[in-house]
Amino acid sequence: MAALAVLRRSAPARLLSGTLCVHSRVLAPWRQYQSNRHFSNDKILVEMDESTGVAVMKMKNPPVNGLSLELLTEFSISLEKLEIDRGCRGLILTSASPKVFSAGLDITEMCGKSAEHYAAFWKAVQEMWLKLFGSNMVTIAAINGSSPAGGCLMAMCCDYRIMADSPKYAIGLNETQLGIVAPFWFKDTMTHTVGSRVTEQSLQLGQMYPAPAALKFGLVDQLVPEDKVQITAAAAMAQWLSVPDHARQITKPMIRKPIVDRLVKQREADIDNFVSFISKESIQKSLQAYMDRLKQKKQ
Ligand SMILES: CCCCCCCCC/C=C/C(=O)SCCNC(=O)CCNC(=O)[C@H](O)C(C)(C)COP(=O)(O)OP(=O)(O)OC[C@H]1O[C@@H](n2cnc3c(N)ncnc32)[C@H](O)[C@@H]1OP(=O)(O)O
Repeated sequence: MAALAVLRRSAPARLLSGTLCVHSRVLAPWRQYQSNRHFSNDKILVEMDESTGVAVMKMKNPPVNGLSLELLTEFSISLEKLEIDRGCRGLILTSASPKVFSAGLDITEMCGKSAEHYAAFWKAVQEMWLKLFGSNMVTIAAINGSSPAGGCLMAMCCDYRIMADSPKYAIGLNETQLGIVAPFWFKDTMTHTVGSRVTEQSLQLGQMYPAPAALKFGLVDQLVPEDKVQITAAAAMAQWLSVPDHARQITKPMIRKPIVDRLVKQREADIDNFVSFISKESIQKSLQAYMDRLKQKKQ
């Protein structure tokens, strides 16, 4: 993977750009007004602070940040932009919607659609994972609400997880509860985060963990009051960024590259497997029944 293979943020390059930045601030005060850059698509909002080299990326797909094909595509494009931006060293991933980080994959993308649609959707899910799990940047998840399934996957892809301290908010890979199965790379990501035993049990039961329980076994790293999630993420980021980039960037893929390579080697087969699984009538019925239950919950 390009992001893992190339160490683009070498220390000398960073030092150089830092120096230029300082000089330009002294020589040209107008540049201060440019120290925060924004770019946004329909579903993704990015705020880049050039003085710290940290980008905050907010998912904004109300009401629950379902990971639709559109959101996933915008996510991967935005992440790629940041990845090649030499001024960007860290990414904080969070939600623009209160109470939900992400409800995971948008189930409507997996119901009643064509095989071509399922293949395009799954490719976009893979792409999101490859880019985020394999990112060269420091990645921190600021989990400001519930985070089931694909939402949990995104959080686990990050280097560090800070979650709002409330038993109302839960996180986990609950796929089996929907009658579907977390693919091997979801499983690999969870094993990487919390180890085999917890993963085995969690995946079979499709277990969702309230924030305090998730902290106990390391599914998240830190709990803070809801209104402190962002500021704590910024403080944690400063600590991670105090390590020289080149050393951290050589260390990260030592652990992650073999996991990334497993999917890269069998990407097409994984898409075929998803399409044939999700197209089964019994699976479609399970998903439909789950959506009906979600809607009934309100009545
Ligand atoms: C072999 C291997 C091969 C491969 C096999 C296949 C592998 C697939 C891997 C799948 C990974 C996944 O991520 S599957 C996705 C799993 N996700 C989930 O189970 C999350 C379900 N959602 C929730 O639990 C809750 O909505 C939660 C997120 C906590 C927020 O609760 P709230 O009370 O705030 O909101 P709700 O009232 O429930 O929801 C608001 C509206 O959003 C809808 N909604 C909620 N979640 C949704 C979702 N994920 N997709 C679409 N729509 C969703 C609801 O139906 C409501 O619609 P209206 O009534 O119309 O307003």
